[in-house]
Amino acid sequence: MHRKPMSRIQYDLFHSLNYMPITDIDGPLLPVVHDMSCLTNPDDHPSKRVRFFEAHLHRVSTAPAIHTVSQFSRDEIVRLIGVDPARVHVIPPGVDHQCLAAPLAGEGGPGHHCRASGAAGHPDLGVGAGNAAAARRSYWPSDQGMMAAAQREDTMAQDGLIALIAHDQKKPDMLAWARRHHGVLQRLPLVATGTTGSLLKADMPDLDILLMKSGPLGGDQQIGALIVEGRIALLVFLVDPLSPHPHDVDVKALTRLAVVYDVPMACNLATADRLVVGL
Ligand SMILES: O=C(CO)COP(=O)(O)O
Repeated sequence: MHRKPMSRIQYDLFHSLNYMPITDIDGPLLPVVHDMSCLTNPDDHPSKRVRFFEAHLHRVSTAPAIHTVSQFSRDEIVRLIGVDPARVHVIPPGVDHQCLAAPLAGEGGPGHHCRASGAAGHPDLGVGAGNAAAARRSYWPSDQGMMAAAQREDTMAQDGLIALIAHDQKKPDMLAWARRHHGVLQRLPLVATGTTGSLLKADMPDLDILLMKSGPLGGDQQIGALIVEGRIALLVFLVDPLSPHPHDVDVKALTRLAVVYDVPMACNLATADRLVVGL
């Protein structure tokens, strides 16, 4: 049977199934994204799939609408890609009504998986968003990847500050980076050294930034102390390697603590762009 290549067909709307945004079609795309596990749990997938997913993410983020299958996935899509929640539509897949009727937590059996995809905050299931992490834990008791993701989220919920610091020559880069990832940053608690934070706040007043002292007056050390207390989820420190700094010892102390406490740390834009995807 002869089939016309998809790219040559004129579509009014292309409803792309199962993560597969066809890149060379004309017309609007409605991608279906079941979950974001390629980003949250890349180790659970073949690397080829992860690379494919990352390479096509921009087609998803720029689509006029996104179809997903559960409130949990919708929250992840909004959080990770930073799209307007109004563009992400939950259409649950077919679910056996017996699954919905069964008790929620702790048991396996036939309803186990189909309830799992909708359980996190789905109103029909009576599970509030606040219980989402606990619900996920009870649904995938043997899935270490999911457990780790749920634990990471719990930690983020407790505090999970994103620390932002830029040396003077790098402040324009920091502003450009924050504008680029504004959708993600506006949902997260931020902390910044004095001047970096003030500039960010002036440019994007909706950001929730805890301001420390200016770097040379001890701001780096204050952020170092937050690392020691386990309150920093990510450190973005855009370092200027070409200028001398009077407080160089503080800078070294801060980066050392990030290493000691295994805090994800980006010292340049390329790394910062990649790490923000995991937030
Ligand atoms: O000097 C800095 C980091 O070492 C940055 O501090 P400011 O954001 O206060 O300029």
